[in-house]
Amino acid sequence: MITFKEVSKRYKAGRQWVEAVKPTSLHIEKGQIQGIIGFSGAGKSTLLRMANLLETPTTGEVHIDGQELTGLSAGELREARRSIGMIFQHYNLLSNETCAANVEFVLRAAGLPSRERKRRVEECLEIVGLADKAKQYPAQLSGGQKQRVAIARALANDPKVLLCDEPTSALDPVTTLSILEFLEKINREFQVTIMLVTHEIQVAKRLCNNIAVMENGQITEQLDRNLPGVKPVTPLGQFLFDTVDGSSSSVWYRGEDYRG
Ligand SMILES: Nc1ncnc2c1ncn2[C@@H]1O[C@H](COP(=O)(O)OP(=O)(O)OP(=O)(O)O)[C@@H](O)[C@H]1O
Repeated sequence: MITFKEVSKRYKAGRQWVEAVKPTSLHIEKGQIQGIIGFSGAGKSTLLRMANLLETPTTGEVHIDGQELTGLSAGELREARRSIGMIFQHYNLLSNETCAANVEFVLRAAGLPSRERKRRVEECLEIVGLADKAKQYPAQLSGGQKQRVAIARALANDPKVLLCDEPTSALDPVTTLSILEFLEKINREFQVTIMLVTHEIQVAKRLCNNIAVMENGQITEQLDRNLPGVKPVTPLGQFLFDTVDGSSSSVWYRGEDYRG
């Protein structure tokens, strides 16, 4: 569903070049929840933002559902982006618009007629349990509620893919759990493929089927919940398995002890 083929990103910072992402390949199957974890500056957000070309790769190709985004014209890319929702750490809602108007905004941009827009806004706010907040403004909501509005907005165009950039990093643990439950529900009920960047190991572990560890602009390790007996090699990969419940290998490696 999402394929990065040897993508890289270089930025000019003053006189120097920063290699935010070195040539990197990653394939995410339809219906997966793919986590990207790593320390600050590892290149996680840059890789994620290349999935919908918010960042244009310096080299390489990005394919979504068989379509090469990197080869599209501006108009074709706009169209393709409708099937790619995105949510951010700080929600990115329009503060002077109501929750309903925030969701309607993307439907208007997609050219949906008024009556259908209203129906879809109601549907999406219903999915995230905020139908009663339609007329409220973001400032009147809690952080978790704001993120749920952002999820409703990301779902409005019925996306195949949802990109999540640190979606719970500004939230307390209980609210985090509720947002993760919504993301799980969206993945399960609407078969939306999710790519999620986080530095919160518990979040990756709770939600993801696959986790890629990034360091220094490269994927150094890929861990798969369904592949038993694979021993994590990077310190971060090992940490992922050693934290949270103390005996967590079985959570990922069903019945197999990766320590051997
Ligand atoms: N627009 C930019 N111009 C210059 N350098 C950039 C730009 N965006 C990112 N970088 C650099 O690229 C590297 C990777 O950044 P990126 O934000 O992708 O990392 P990250 O793993 O998501 O980090 P964090 O968890 O702190 O958000 C960093 O060294 C960063 O400073």
